[in-house]
Amino acid sequence: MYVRDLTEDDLLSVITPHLPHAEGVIVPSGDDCAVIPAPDGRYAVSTDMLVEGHHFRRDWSSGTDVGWRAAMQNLADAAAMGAMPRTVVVSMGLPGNLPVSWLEGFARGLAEACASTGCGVDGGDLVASETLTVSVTVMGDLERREPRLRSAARPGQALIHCGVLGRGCAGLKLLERGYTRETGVLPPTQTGLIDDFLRPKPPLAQALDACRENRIGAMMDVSDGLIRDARRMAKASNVWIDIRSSYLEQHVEVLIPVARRLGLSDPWEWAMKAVLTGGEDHGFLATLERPAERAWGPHTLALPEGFSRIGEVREAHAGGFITVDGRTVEYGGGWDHFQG
Ligand SMILES: Nc1ncnc2c1ncn2[C@@H]1O[C@H](COP(=O)(O)OP(=O)(O)O)[C@@H](O)[C@H]1O
Ligand SMILES: Cc1ncc(C[n+]2csc(CCOP(=O)(O)OP(=O)(O)O)c2C)c(N)n1
Ligand SMILES: [Mg+2]
Repeated sequence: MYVRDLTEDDLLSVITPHLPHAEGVIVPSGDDCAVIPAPDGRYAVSTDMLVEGHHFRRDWSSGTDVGWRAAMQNLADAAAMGAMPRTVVVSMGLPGNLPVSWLEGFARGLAEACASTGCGVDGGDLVASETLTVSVTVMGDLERREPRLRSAARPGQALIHCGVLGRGCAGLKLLERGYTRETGVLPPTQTGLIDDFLRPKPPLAQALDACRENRIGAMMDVSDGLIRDARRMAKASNVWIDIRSSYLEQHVEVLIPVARRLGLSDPWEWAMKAVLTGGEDHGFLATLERPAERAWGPHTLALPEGFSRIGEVREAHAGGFITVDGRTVEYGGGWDHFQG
């Protein structure tokens, strides 16, 4: 059965039984708006789209994968602000030849990802469209904390990160070369990379716990690649961010067997580049206040659970916002929808 065989109301009745509600929902989905309590008096709001062919391919991703990813990338934006995701609304443009089973899988993936943090799915919209498109908007509860801004990095703070780097990029490369999670050709360490690309797993709870500790300066989620996103933080904060490549080794090492499998001439260089510029990992980049006694060498700085140190924040100087080991990086790096 395909989308074109059902009415909009029929399609909604395929989706809605799977969806969780926000805690304390006042008016659930089904009326002109849902009404949700805002205990803090403020919401952190963010929206992101996924477009078939640009963000996912149906021969690579199941409906459940796309639902999961659509939710997770928004939940990560809320957590990156220090906000607990409370609810999302989901709009979809559906081609008539989309199997209804895909849509039901999508609803399950969405629900699974949201339920992992107790977030509801409390509304949305369905329209017919030539291109399969998904747009998710999240509302996050700041729980009386100050929002964690990109502009709050200060010289002297440590640059820290929680989550994976380069795994999504490596998974994408494997898919592009025709490998899948199922073929049985890849060892589990490498199918794990494909799985991380198809279903990103941002460490939401660790990011939120770090915000509760109150030592975080700036924070953002890394969706377009470490260098590109760190540059956004450096610009917003008017600081120089220096990334130390030796702190990234654990991320680089796991990618080297992939580079070998792909037959690349310099596996280390490719793996490091994937770590520095690969997008869609949805880890959290943050800066950490330096303790008063200045005891903050790599072994003495107490980091929030799950975070590791990857560099430092310095006073801005002309021309250089992002460096790796003190050197400017030649490539811009990172994902851009509008540049090849
Ligand atoms: N069409 C738009 N209208 C208004 N603001 C936008 C639009 N597109 C993006 N923005 C804003 O620009 C900023 C950067 O967007 P983006 O790079 O997509 O952020 P993220 O990586 O967190 O999703 C965000 O604050 C976003 O809300
Ligand atoms: C079919 C396919 N090709 C390429 C990619 C790689 N890709 C698409 S968007 C993107 C970056 C993140 O997406 P964006 O829409 O910029 O998210 P945002 O920064 O707004 O959160 C990457 C690495 C993909 N996910 N799927
Ligand atoms: Mg965006």
